[in-house]
Amino acid sequence: MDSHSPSSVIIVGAGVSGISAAKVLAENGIHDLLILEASDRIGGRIRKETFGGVSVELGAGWIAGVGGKESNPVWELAAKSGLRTFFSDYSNARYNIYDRSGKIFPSGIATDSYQKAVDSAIQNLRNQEAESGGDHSSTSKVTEPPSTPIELAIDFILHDFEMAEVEPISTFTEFGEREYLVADERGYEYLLYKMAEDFLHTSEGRILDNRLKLNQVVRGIQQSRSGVRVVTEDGRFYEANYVVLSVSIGVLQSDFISFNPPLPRWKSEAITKCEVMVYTKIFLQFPYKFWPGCPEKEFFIYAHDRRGYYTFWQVRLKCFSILCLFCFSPGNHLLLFSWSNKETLKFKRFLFADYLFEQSSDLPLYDQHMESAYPGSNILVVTLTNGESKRVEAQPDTDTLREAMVVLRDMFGPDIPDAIDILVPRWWNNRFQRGSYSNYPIISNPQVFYNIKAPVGRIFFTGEHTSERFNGYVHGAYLAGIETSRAVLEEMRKERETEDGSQTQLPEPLLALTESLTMSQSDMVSNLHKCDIPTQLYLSGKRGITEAIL
Ligand SMILES: Cc1cc2nc3c(=O)[nH]c(=O)nc-3n(C[C@H](O)[C@H](O)[C@H](O)COP(=O)(O)OP(=O)(O)OC[C@H]3O[C@@H](n4cnc5c(N)ncnc54)[C@H](O)[C@@H]3O)c2cc1C
Repeated sequence: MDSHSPSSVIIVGAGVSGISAAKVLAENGIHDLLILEASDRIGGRIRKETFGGVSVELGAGWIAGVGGKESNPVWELAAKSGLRTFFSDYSNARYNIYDRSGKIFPSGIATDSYQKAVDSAIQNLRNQEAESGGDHSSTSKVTEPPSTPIELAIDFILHDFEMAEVEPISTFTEFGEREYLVADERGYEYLLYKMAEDFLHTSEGRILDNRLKLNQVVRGIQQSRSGVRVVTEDGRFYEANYVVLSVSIGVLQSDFISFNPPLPRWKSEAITKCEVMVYTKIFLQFPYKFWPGCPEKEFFIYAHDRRGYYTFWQVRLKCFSILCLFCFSPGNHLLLFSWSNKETLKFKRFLFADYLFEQSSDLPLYDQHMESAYPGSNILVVTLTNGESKRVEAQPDTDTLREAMVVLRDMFGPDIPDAIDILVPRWWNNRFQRGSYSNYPIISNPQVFYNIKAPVGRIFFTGEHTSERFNGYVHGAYLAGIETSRAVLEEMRKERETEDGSQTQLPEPLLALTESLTMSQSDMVSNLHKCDIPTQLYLSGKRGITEAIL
């Protein structure tokens, strides 16, 4: 085993939460930190690739929540970094729904199917609410599942592109209603490099600081009363006083990292309860454009008898200006439920029916400023989710290409050209991701969230899934990193105080004790808001890890 001198804090993961956590620590005088990143790059779920001659964002694409009273910190970073962004203007969005023979559904049928899906979603929510309140009788009604291809397509868009969020939706109430697409050749990830520049040595856009260690796959975290030892796949180990663990909820669920002592039951059970969404944008490049394109149509829907089967298609001709209408659930809010009055559920913000099922082609679909965003790249994007994402990830790209071409020929006829290239991101099969983002059930016990976020001894948890108000978003991850670092700094301060008054040495808090940890609901909520992490969860000890558990 190779070893390194101990650090104050090790941050596992160099996504946005890991980098923001490290930055706050450095700004507060913690310079002996170490960032261990499994992959060969920083950014995590913010990731660009060059495809068809342009930069495409495989992960996060939008800055959501802009233009409100409070400023979105990620928007501020983007402005400071000069990141190229475009306003996503949904005001004139239109698109068609095709059946398998290429016919466009009349708007009346589509609207009826939409209404049915909305009614059923509302009823399901009412049922869930009634059940969670212990009422199994009065409001509970069985809803009819979608059955026809068009119903399945709309149901897919309703539920898989959007997870219903409970109002108030913090991102939009706190930061504003607008969303901006990042369309910068340097990628969204450029923001992370700009952040890193503030505390790591960089040169010509590259991080040259040995406190960032790439290709360091963490497989074990061992802690004792006095420190933490982090063991990597290549047999190295690193020691520190604290660990900030920023890996995704999917990685935590996969048991890829072992803990010694094992995580207490309250923690591991909570981790299993958070759902993980898989969301896959597949990019296809063609020799020329054959689809109805800008400005008439920027996206189209395919209704198949298999739910979610290559349903949602987007044109990436000049930009993604409107595709985000359905693209990403936390950031796009076509179907957000208003929940403020428990008697009345209504869809908020976007009236689906106003946008959908439009057969006319005389309205501009995108901001004219976007014309110059990219030269015509003849790229189509089809979005798959969950089961379909996993299926496609497991097969060779040539099979996916073949399936996609059959679907496109169903819609546009046999004479369209073959795609010349395909890019299939694999968020699920990537052992450092295991999914795209966390999805807390609309009605869930807040204790689950609290337990996912709470530290265990010297191990602090961060990442988008630990952001109470903004989970699933880039700004959620960014703010979580800051909040977690502050909690670590506070713990360090307490530890210093304890060392100074060593007579009042704290007894070692028992990890086992945390097994039975429960808090009252009111304590829990106030702790969530204040980020006041309960002190009994901490181990106090001296710097160094002489007592590390091996
Ligand atoms: C397809 C897709 C679309 C999205 N669209 C949007 C959007 O439009 N707008 C928006 O705001 N958000 C969007 N998101 C969500 C956003 O990308 C995430 O919320 C955010 O980037 C998560 O950051 P993080 O730091 O919490 O986690 P991550 O970015 O996952 O960072 C964790 C890091 O830990 C590393 N790691 C994992 N395991 C180990 C290990 N064992 N050892 C060492 N390192 C490890 C990983 O490699 C990774 O770099 C999208 C996500 C996806 C996947």
